[in-house]
Amino acid sequence: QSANWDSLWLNVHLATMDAALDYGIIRDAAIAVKDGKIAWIGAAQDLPADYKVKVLHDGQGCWLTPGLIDCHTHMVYAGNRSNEFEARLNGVTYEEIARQGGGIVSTVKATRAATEQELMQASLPRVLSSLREGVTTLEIKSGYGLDTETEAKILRVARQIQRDLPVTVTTTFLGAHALPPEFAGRADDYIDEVCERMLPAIVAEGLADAVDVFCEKIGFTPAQTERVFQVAQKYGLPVKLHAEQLSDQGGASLTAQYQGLSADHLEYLSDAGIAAMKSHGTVAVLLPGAFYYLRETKLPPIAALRAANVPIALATDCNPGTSPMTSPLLTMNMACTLFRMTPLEALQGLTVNAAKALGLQQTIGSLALGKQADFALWQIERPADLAYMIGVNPCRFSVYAGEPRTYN
Ligand SMILES: O=C(O)CC[C@@H]1NC(=O)NC1=O
Ligand SMILES: [Fe+3]
Repeated sequence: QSANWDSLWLNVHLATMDAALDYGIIRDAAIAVKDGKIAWIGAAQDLPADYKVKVLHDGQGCWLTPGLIDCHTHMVYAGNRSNEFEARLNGVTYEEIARQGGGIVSTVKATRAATEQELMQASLPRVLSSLREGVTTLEIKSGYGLDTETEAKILRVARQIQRDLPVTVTTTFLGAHALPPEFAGRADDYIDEVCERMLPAIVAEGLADAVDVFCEKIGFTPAQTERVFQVAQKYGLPVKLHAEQLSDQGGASLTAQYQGLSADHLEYLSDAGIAAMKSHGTVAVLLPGAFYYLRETKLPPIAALRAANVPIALATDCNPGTSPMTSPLLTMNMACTLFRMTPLEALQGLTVNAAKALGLQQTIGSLALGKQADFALWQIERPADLAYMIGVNPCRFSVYAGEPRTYN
């Protein structure tokens, strides 16, 4: 029976990302879509002679990659902290800023005060700038509410973004992001609140797809982290972790022990942590934006991660305090310039490995038969251009579930 497709893209070069050691390049290619899924992929000359198709697209010699996946963002929040950025550069210390009510607490105050509509309005410009760079899947964390009502509000807005825009949004509950003022000095009591009231309420409303914790000296201890992981496990939610960002807390090992999807940041990751991640298939998510913005000097152990074959994903960590950036393209450039990753590794980091970090590798992350037809179309000469240029956005448009999308 002859092929009968909804749409067909011709005159494109593909970087399928469907090969471990290469971009999976198919030049002068064709890719067909049926019911939002990839129905045919290959060299145009190999197309079946008798196919039928409703819509034909001319890719005009552009490159087509899997839609980009930003697997670690705090994209939904109110307010901004440019005032602190300016104060720091005028010599005010972090401690002084914290004393004046700055830092995460100031974003929490603004987010608690915002309505859902205001939160959506504040987040849309960040989401749109991400989609304009070919992103088709976003992970969005809570963590700026630190009370049940506001944590739920953030995740409702994240769900609304998926309903309103051509993007898949996976949500992550990060109630254990920081200690709210009303629990100052009472971290264990706050973890009780997170485990006994917040997470159950979030689960009851179906607002979280995963659970995360900020495991750090200035965050929560491994013991407190494990308490949250145990409740996540009770509810059947996968875990991930802000781990080893500023010190080695053994967070990556703990995450691997709970079959965590990913451990993120990892500047201070140990060999034991790498071995644990390797044995449990936990993905390493590197966040060069935070490394750059904090002027961190300790590089994540990239050579050791490579040697252990731990998949390395990349993400923007878009947040108002330590990585106020939305650009996946700049993230790839930073991964190459700061972390000395290759352009191939950088693109794997925002496609196949980012899909793994979200547990979505069966449906997105590479161009392969049966996967969701999420593409990005680039006016470039070769895939390395995506990590090479800073400030140029070569994305012509993205395709979400088979439908071309542009953003005014
Ligand atoms: O400063 C902020 O608003 C968030 C900081 C951010 N959160 C986290 O867990 N690690 C970070 O760098
Ligand atoms: Fe983060």
